[in-house]
Amino acid sequence: MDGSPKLAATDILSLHGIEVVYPNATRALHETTCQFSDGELTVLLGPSGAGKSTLLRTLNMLTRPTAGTILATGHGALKTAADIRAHRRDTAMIFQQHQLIGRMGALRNVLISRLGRHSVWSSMIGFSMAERRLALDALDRVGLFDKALTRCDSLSGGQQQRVGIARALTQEPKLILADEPIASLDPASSNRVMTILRDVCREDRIPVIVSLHQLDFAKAYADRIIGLSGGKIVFDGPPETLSDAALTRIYGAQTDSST
Ligand SMILES: Nc1ncnc2c1ncn2[C@@H]1O[C@H](COP(=O)(O)OP(=O)(O)OP(=O)(O)O)[C@@H](O)[C@H]1O
Repeated sequence: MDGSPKLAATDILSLHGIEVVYPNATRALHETTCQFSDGELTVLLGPSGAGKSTLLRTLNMLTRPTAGTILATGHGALKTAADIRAHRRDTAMIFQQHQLIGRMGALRNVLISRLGRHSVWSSMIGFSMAERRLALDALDRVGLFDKALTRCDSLSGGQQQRVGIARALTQEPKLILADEPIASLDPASSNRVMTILRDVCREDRIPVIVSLHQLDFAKAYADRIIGLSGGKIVFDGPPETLSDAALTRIYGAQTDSST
């Protein structure tokens, strides 16, 4: 038997000894080993600069690790450009600022997620009926079927984030990453977005990994919390085991629930 890391049957993604050192010599992620499984909503929690975005972006290789191995289901160790491309096609990303095209309607924005599955030739022909139906179903799922033809710049922040989720779903992903998806939303919209993400995770059996600043939302929605501090995982467990001592490891001495 060789000693190279293997993906367990229940894991979608597995990190082994991953490190990230940026070109300016900032060590943003120290040697990190962790796994992500089906149907689990994981929240990455930590103060500013802890390494949440770096870890999240490493999961789809938007940031390339400087050491270690990432194994992804169906694609093995992500060593070749083709494997990385295939893994990215299977990984949907939801951003804080939505990254929507404001002058385009919600449906068209959602359909953009299908482009990764088109050849140059087929993208000139346009989207199939099946793809349009998939996009409309996704808009329906996030409660925005009736806004399909509305320009995104006339939707509220919460509605725009839900279009972002519909776009992610239309990609038919095996993994969803969300980088501070509720950072600029009011509490009601934040709850709606987190509820949708949790439902997708459970119903579609997709791992959803979300970076958050809000401890109360993390406790309310996460199945698992990964606490980061100084580029290291200092807590990894279900929210009910997040003790005061663990919070001190994550945030240092001054912790309050709005951190
Ligand atoms: N492109 C980059 N080049 C150099 N250093 C970077 C880069 N991106 C992030 N860093 C540094 O890496 C460390 C981790 O940053 P990261 O953005 O991952 O933290 P974070 O926990 O997501 O922070 P925030 O909550 O403020 O978004 C910080 O010291 C940051 O300054």
